[in-house]
Amino acid sequence: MASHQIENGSGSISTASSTVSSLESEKAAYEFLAQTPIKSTDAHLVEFSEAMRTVAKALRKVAEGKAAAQAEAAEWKRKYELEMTLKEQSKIKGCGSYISNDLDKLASQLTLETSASDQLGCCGKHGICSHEVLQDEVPGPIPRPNHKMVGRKASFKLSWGCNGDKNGQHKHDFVSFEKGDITTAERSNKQILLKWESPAQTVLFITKPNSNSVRVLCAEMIRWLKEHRSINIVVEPRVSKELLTEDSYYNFIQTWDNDEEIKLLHTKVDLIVTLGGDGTVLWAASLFKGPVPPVVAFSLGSLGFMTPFLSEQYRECLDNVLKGPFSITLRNRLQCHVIRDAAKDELVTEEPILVLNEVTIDRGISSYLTYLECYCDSSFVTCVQGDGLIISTTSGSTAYSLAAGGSMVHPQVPGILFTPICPHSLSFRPLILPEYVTLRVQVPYNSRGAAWASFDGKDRKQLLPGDALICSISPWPVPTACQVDSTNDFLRSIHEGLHWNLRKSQSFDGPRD
Ligand SMILES: NC(=O)c1ccc[n+]([C@@H]2O[C@H](COP(=O)([O-])OP(=O)(O)OC[C@H]3O[C@@H](n4cnc5c(N)ncnc54)[C@H](O)[C@@H]3O)[C@@H](O)[C@H]2O)c1
Ligand SMILES: Nc1ncnc2c1ncn2[C@@H]1O[C@H](COP(=O)(O)OP(=O)(O)OP(=O)(O)O)[C@@H](O)[C@H]1O
Repeated sequence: MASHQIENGSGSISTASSTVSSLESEKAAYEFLAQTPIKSTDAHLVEFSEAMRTVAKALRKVAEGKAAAQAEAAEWKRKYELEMTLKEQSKIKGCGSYISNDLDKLASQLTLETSASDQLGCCGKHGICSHEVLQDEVPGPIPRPNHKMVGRKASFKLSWGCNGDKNGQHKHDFVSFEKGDITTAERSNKQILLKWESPAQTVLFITKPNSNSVRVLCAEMIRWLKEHRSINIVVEPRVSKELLTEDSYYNFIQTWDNDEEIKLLHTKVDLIVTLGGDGTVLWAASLFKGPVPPVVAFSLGSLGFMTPFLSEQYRECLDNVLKGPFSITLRNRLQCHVIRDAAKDELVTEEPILVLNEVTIDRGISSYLTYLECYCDSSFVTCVQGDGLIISTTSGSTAYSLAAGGSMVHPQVPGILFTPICPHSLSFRPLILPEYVTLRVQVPYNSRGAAWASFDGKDRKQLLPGDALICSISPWPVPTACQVDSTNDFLRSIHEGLHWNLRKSQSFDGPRD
């Protein structure tokens, strides 16, 4: 039933009043029948009274249905409010609810220092807008939970190149309000630069499995980094085994044994190098449920939207990145919670999942249409009836969402894409919503089948009628190193990867006006 009518402000009044009026109409129909004695010979009256009874029954059904929808909507509203309260509480704590106690402890060992330029004014002496600098509170090695992993992490500074205004003070608010006139301030150059404040010491390699060329290149790059830059190397357990089987030279590499150590990786690793395609970047991001170190992605796949670096030029590229400063793209991720109807009395049910591309809710193997009710904050968006829905980041806009007819969006645009998959409707166009909203996709109780959610194309989870998925932008983006800058890299990948708007040029030898 359309529970949105109840959550939708004025809709709730109309739904409630129409339930009352259905009941009154039913009563009136029965009263009319009681007051009108009918003889068996009055054929037309018999027929009319039958029709009245049918109408009364139908009205009763409508009233019951609406009452059920009201109850269902009230229950969802309660769950949603619980979820929002929890989200607020996590915000106050300063990190997402998924950050484990270990990470909380770790966070308390780190301090967010205000940069020198912040003390001078936002832009600093050189017209560079500096932001937070993450540094160890006490110099020296941080305690090592495991001897296999290295300790200290390099600190760095992010800066936004900007022109500054007359006072040397850059306004972050785009909209200003002077003498009652609303104006938008000059946009700064939003390209973000990462500058090391202490040398990067530890590099994590994430590599595509089952590829000989990747294995060979990985071994070569590790050797080069160790011998030329004295870098500590961390690899996945699979890669560690492969390298050690190949040559005992690689004894210095480090790895992890369990998930607890993965949770602490971000405190040790200065840089992530990926060797593979976009899937390898997605895999690398999925290992980090909180902050992600900068990613340098080398292209060893076929498409490579998020892998701008050529593997043949790895020496030059790694030299530049380790020296810094270098441009990065801050890629937003979506934080997705599945809320089970069966666990409605609990606040947190399942661990949230972070996606870099998208979460897809589809019909899986069911041959029924997916029926999904969608809300944006507390407003009803629409009911999706079709193969499914893609909720995508702007980085994911060139992946599945594009195939389903969504727009391609520059990864630095702050938005969430809402793209239906094969909607059974002539007028269902994809939407782009602002990045600050929370989306809720609910499988209603009267849905004919279950739906399936998948996260960056992996980890399928069944959503039964009554279950819901809640998505919002995660506070932990994935910083990826750019080859040139965000815009140049994005345009190059849509030209080279998708042959966007490739068309033969018109000739000049035709007829002229
Ligand atoms: N019909 C479709 O286009 C379709 C269907 C299912 C999944 N996918 C995409 O595949 C992704 C998973 O990627 P995978 O490599 O693990 O699986 P995969 O090996 O099946 O590759 C999917 C393809 O999507 C490309 N891709 C992935 N992320 C991209 C991005 N952000 N921009 C442009 N292209 C991108 C990859 O390069 C690859 O060519 C999912 O997140 C989803 O976006 C697309
Ligand atoms: N380190 C990893 N561990 C496990 N699986 C991985 C890892 N890296 C990548 N994968 C998986 O391997 C698959 C292929 O990876 P990837 O997309 O990077 O290569 P590709 O298919 O050759 O590239 P392209 O899609 O551009 O042709 C993906 O499904 C990805 O999730």
